[in-house]
Amino acid sequence: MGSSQKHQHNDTNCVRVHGPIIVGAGPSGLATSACLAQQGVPSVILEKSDCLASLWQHRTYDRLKLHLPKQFCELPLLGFPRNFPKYPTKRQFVSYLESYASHFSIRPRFNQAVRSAGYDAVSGFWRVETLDSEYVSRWLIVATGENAEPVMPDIPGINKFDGSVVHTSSYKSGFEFKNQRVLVVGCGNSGMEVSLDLCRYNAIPHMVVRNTVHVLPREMFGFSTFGIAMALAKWFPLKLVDRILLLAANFILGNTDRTGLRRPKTGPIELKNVTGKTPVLDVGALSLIKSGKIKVVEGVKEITRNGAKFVDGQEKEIDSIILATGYKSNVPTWLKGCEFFNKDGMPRTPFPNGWKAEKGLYTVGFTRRGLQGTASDAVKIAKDIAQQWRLINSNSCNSHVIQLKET
Ligand SMILES: Cc1cc2nc3c(=O)[nH]c(=O)nc-3n(C[C@H](O)[C@H](O)[C@H](O)COP(=O)(O)OP(=O)(O)OC[C@H]3O[C@@H](n4cnc5c(N)ncnc54)[C@H](O)[C@@H]3O)c2cc1C
Ligand SMILES: NC(=O)C1=CN([C@@H]2O[C@H](COP(=O)(O)OP(=O)(O)OC[C@H]3O[C@@H](n4cnc5c(N)ncnc54)[C@H](OP(=O)(O)O)[C@@H]3O)[C@@H](O)[C@H]2O)C=CC1
Ligand SMILES: O=C(O)C(=O)Cc1c[nH]c2ccccc12
Repeated sequence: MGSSQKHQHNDTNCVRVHGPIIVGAGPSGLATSACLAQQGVPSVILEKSDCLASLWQHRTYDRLKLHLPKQFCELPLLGFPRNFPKYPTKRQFVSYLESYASHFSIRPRFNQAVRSAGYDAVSGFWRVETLDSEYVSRWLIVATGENAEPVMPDIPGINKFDGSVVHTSSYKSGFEFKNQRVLVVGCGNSGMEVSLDLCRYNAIPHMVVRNTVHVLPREMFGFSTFGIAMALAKWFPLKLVDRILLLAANFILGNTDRTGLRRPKTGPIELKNVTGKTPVLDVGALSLIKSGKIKVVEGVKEITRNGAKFVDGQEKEIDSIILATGYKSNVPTWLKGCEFFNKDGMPRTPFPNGWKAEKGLYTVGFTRRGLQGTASDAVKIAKDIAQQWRLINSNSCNSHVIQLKET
């Protein structure tokens, strides 16, 4: 979709895009393109991978399900099919995204990794470069996500380790780890769910918990914990919401401190909003921790050829390491000369105002509020650009013939 004009410059295609350029064909890029289309604005999506939602298709494990109920994970304008379960599987989620794209006739340009993008003050346009093309537009929408690259921590000695070391983004199932002692570094949702999956293949996970962590049941008294939190937050201050959640969580799960999972001082929802740290929504790992099948270990001091030394002085032999150490944005690697993003590639302006930068630059999906944040950004961006689009197209009939600077 999207209208564009092509020129050839040496080996580089020069493409003038009428409408915004969107970088990334994940849920955020698709949602924004759909909302723009609904307002009559064409767009071009550049995607580095060979498919849409590559995070979900290529970089998540087989058993993954959404852990928020489906009504909190829908994109704008088109909901999930009625027959989907409350917590759709990743395959169902991907099939939803595929039908979403086809419903709005969204055809991303695949294998177009954006290597650099910058604002050209002379022409007033954004120039976006991929390996073989340069795309030019008045608007640039960053939709590359908070999970663009794996965080690979520099653990002393890890290069000496004889066994395999993988990040959760390349973990598919415990099948390859049958009967192994596995060190799982990290205890966020990925660390917990991978440890759970490993147990199902008779592996012995040792999960590193170096810090505090909030574990909440996915559901309380038949209602999703996230839904309860959202409902309470409409009426009460966050601190009170957190106190209610923790009271119920302690009642349902017991005191998690005893299992080595100490809770942070700040409550789960406040912590998520302030730091972005997601509470663990338990889907079964906690009971395996209690029964000793998942072993909780202290921070790692050093990795040896065949094991790990921990900060409490213990030492353990291990066969493989899985890094469940989270993800980071990649915006600083390709977006040049832009103060709007901090060094971690996140907007400096906090939610709910981080969607709009300056000079036609927008961001979608950097709210640390999952797919709900994506939906909220996408709607606002489309409205904002559509207003400008109508103005430009009603004011001047020659808006499409702006001279591009020769490169
Ligand atoms: C395991 C896991 C489970 C999750 N589960 C949930 C959940 O249940 N509910 C929820 O609300 N959220 C969940 N999230 C949060 C997740 O961030 C969102 O679900 C969603 O994927 C965000 O969409 P996005 O489009 O912003 O980013 P992504 O899905 O990461 O999409 C970004 C796209 O940009 C592309 N890209 C990156 N860099 C470039 C570049 N330089 N040039 C071109 N293209 C590029 C990528 O290939 C990718 O296709 C989960 C995250 C993870 C990791
Ligand atoms: N079913 C679902 O819907 C799932 C959703 N997700 C989502 O995906 C996103 C990413 O989750 P996840 O991959 O778990 O990442 P997170 O960033 O949430 O967690 C990373 C974990 O790694 C730890 N860590 C980082 N570096 C080190 C280190 N050097 N040594 C020891 N521990 C370290 C962190 O500890 P510390 O706190 O001390 O820094 C933290 O426990 C989240 O939003 C999550 O909710 C993930 C899996 C499943
Ligand atoms: O960001 C994520 O990974 C999510 O799963 C979605 C999410 C957004 N806000 C939350 C608060 C508590 C638990 C999960 C989420």
